[in-house]
Amino acid sequence: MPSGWEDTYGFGNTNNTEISDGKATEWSPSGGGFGCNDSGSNGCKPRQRTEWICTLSDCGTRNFGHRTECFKCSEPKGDAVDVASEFTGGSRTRANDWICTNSSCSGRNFGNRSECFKCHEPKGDAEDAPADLNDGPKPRQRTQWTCTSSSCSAKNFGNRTECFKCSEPKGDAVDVPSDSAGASRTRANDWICTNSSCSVKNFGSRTECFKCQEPKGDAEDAPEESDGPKPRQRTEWICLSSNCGANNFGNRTACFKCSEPKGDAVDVPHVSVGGIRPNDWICTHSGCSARNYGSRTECFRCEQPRGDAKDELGAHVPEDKPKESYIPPEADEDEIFTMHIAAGVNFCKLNEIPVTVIGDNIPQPIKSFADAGIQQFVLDNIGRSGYEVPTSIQKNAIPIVSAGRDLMACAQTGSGKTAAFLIPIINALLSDEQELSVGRPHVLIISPTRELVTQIYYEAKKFAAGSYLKCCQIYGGTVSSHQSANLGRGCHILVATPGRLLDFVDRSYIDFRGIRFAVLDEADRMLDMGFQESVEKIMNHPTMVPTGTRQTLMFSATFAEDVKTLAAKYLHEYLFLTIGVVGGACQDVEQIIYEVPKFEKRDKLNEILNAEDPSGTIIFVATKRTADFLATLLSESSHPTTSIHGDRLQSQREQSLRDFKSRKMKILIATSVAARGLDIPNVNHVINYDLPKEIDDYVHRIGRTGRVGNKGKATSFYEPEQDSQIAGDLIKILQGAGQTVPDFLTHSGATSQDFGGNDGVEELW
Ligand SMILES: Nc1ncnc2c1ncn2[C@@H]1O[C@H](COP(=O)(O)OP(=O)(O)OP(=O)(O)O)[C@@H](O)[C@H]1O
Repeated sequence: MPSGWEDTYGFGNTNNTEISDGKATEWSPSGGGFGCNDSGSNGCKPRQRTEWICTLSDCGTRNFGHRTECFKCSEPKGDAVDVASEFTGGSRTRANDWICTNSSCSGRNFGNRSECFKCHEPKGDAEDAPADLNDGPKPRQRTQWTCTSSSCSAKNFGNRTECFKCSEPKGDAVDVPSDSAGASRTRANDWICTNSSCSVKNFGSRTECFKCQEPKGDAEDAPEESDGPKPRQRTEWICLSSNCGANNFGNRTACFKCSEPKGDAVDVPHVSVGGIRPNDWICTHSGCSARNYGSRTECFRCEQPRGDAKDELGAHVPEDKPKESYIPPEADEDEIFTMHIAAGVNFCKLNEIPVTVIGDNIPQPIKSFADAGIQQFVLDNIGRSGYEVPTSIQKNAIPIVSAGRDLMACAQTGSGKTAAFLIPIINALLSDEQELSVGRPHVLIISPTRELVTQIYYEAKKFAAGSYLKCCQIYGGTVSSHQSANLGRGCHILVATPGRLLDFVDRSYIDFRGIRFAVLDEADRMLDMGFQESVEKIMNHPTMVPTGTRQTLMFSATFAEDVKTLAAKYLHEYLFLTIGVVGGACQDVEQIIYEVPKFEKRDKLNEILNAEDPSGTIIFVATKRTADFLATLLSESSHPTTSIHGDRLQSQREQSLRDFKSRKMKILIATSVAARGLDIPNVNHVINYDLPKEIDDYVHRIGRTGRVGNKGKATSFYEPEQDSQIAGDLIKILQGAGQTVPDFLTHSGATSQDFGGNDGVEELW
């Protein structure tokens, strides 16, 4: 027998089944036993028990008098009044009921509850509901305050110190009588977060935004009684590009969105939400691009260091920009042997390209690596690298270098020039062991970019693997003490960028007394403006072994005539080796040129990227700013994109290359810093969003695809106003590689006779 039931008559009742609705048959002490609630002809007695009505307005269920809580909704009986069982019911209010003051709840609660049974809002100062109130929430008779966070605005009890919903402190939000409709209110010192993607209202005492953690900075107070952020009292101008029309901050000189110059756009006073503070900077970490307040040293969102991110308004970061202490990770030996591009279908065709060698006593080319008198374990390393037969440049350059000759060599991009000088050098060092003194490398290889230094360094380690030869790399953007410590452990082969190298020479960490081989990779670039002075200093350094005693080797895919003349002074009785045409583009690269006006480039790019899987696409642009802009834009679309340019931290540059190589990022946006030498597998497509100014740059850029016999594709946007000076050279390059010359180029007024960027090509074609 259930508890609460009494078997007065000793029937041992088992039929007094659960009363599901408070009306079923039950035992009645006064009614003389069990009965039913049918008072009709069958003789059942009317209900004579006490009962109470659940006072929860949504429930109202009738309960036995002895129940302490409602059998249906579990609301405590509280002081619901017992009534005779013939009471026909009706919703009743208990004397101490209170109505939840959370306006989106308003549940009726029993008086002894301290928080709402429904939404857990504290009772606070909710007043008792009137005893005769049946349904509906009791009018609020308390004080309350409205959360001043504009994205919240919840009503709060007067005694709360912070918003029950968003935890924003009450601050000086004003208590108002509870019958207020509760509009959003502004506290006297509220400020609006100036991060334009946030813009929430913050209490005046906060030093950073409660929502996005952006520092208050110089955010202004929000106007009182205003719901939204304070109107901006700045001037601004509208981008005149019809495709854009973005609002720009008054002191911008170019549109933040499409880079269109401000031109004669007129400054107008403007009221808008959000906005750009004068010292804001945009995070350059790919995939983030959050706007940050100027005083931050790292991005509030992704926590990447600010690095050398420029001020959003175009002002440059002061000179004391943060530097990073970056030590590049070192790849292990197994990994090094995976770092190459597998030969493609047209590999054999590379051998059909005509070879020219100018000079005296030309050594015979080799037919195979085994022909070259190379030591077995170097041969093993060559095999382990996946090389079966030498490429044309290797067939010709290896015997020249092995014969002790100086060499200027020109062969198309991706034809294996690196191995063409490294293999004979390593073989020579191993064949004629000389004592190694610390800080006196035997081989110096200089290259224009940091990433290329690393690439050559690993190639050298690869062919020297298993030998006693030590390879080192030094380049900027990294911790120099780490590099000098490596040098201190001995160095046969040193690969370096000129700047860091000279720094080490100045500090007497290095001298050139031991140099047997000096190599300029991308030699025409090294002898061009920017590097020329440094190369001069290195080659003419008092400790440098003189021309004729050392061996000097220069390699590139392009050699302008004036560079050839300049180079000659560092060479001794050299041979000039050419595979194919000096400065010619790789024939395995399909070249497509579209005429695209400046403001249609973005649409054209989207069209191309959406037409097929863009995995393995490098997009070259003219400026670092465009690189950041495009990387941000594409990252926001469905294409994971990263970028590499000179304003990024070295760690970021290398990470972006790793991400691109591993396919974590499908697209790499790059300035010309990545135009030369980089050997990245599976680059399917190179897009020149902006054409370079020099045709040689074009040749190197498109040479990132279609390497070592693989097919590649290069698409370029030709912008008539900008690119007319390259048109003639472009026609020549297209013709030389058997590509279609588009009509607009032919009609641009340029002819292949205008080919001015590379006299050497003119001469040999
Ligand atoms: N004999 C060979 N057989 C197969 N693959 C080779 C051979 N020689 C070089 N390679 C591979 O070809 C790719 C291109 O070589 P490398 O980077 O030396 O070209 P490059 O001529 O220096 O190009 P760039 O002008 O762009 O600097 C590399 O992945 C390299 O490992």
